[in-house]
Amino acid sequence: MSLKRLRLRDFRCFEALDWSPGHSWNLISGENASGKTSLLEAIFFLGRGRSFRTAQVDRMVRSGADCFDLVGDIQGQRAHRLGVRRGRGQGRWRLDGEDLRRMAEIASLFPVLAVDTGAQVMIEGGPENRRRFLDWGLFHVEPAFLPIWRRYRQAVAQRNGALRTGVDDRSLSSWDQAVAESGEALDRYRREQVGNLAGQFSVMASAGLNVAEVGLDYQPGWRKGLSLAEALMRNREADRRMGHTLSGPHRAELVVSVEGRPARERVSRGQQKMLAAALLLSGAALFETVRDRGVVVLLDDLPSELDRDHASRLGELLGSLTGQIFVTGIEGSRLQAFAPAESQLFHVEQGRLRQ
Ligand SMILES: Nc1ncnc2c1ncn2[C@@H]1O[C@H](COP(=O)(O)OP(=O)(O)OP(=O)(O)O)[C@@H](O)[C@H]1O
Repeated sequence: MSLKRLRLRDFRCFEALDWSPGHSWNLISGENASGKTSLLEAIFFLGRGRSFRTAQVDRMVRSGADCFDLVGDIQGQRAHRLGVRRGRGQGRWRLDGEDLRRMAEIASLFPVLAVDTGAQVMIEGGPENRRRFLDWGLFHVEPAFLPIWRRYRQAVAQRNGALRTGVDDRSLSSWDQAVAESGEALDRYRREQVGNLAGQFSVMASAGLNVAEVGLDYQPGWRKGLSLAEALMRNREADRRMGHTLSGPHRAELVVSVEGRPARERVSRGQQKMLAAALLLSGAALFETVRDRGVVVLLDDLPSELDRDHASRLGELLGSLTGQIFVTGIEGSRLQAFAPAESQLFHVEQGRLRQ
């Protein structure tokens, strides 16, 4: 899987750009505010339909313009042209010349992972970051996962609505059943995913941090020893008081530990970044094993925040993957020291790119 050509119009500081990156490592150097992160953001947006740094689409539209256009030529088992126009009142996705309705179709064509400057939220941030990561992996490796995830989300929303209108216990039971059935199925997928990730994560994280014991543990989001149906039944009164469902996979947690203690209590900021990168890259490695193709990995300004030793360890972890890689940094020489010799080097200056 690789991005062969990327065209941008009115995206952030780029008025127009036509870029053909290399199929393996791409190093993008440039001073502060030159547009490095914006390039990665554009690639991420094509794969995920959202940015990794803002929820507001308007912020990505170049000042003074009404909308932005992104067009990506991607090469997987087949070649595809993916296009999006977003902005004031505009929202249109195209795949090979046809209009597209569902983002899920695109996401499965162009899998992309970002290790951005805020990546340590994967370790120090709330559990929703880690749940989202688990679900991203499942979405790509397990075709039955997305319908179950949607069914569960809908069942919880409906049960929450019922709780707020004060329905009686009998009526609530039918919502309990819908939540429990889809929730237990979701839980089984997530446990299996954590089991599959754990080995690779432990190898990558131990190598990245040079520590012996790194663990990954899944807590399902309801009390141990109970089925989800039992937990929902027992918590009804609390749920009614709060007006929403307090048990279920939407409350699950993925605990990352180092030498037996939760990572966020145990490691430094730089180490948190390494752990976050190892977690994300273990997801990419699992994807490669199951789908037999690579993930596009975006690494924003990370080497500059790590010392030489940690940066070279991270380079080795990335080198174990087969997908296309984009790394940004201020100094080209530092990037080149971190990456293989055959990498392609690009330089950005005020919204312009040169090789
Ligand atoms: N909607 C927009 N319209 C025009 N310019 C924008 C828009 N959004 C951001 N910019 C500008 O684009 C420039 C590039 O920002 P970007 O974050 O990509 O830089 P960067 O090279 O990653 O910088 P750093 O090294 O400091 O992280 C900045 O000057 C920013 O102010």
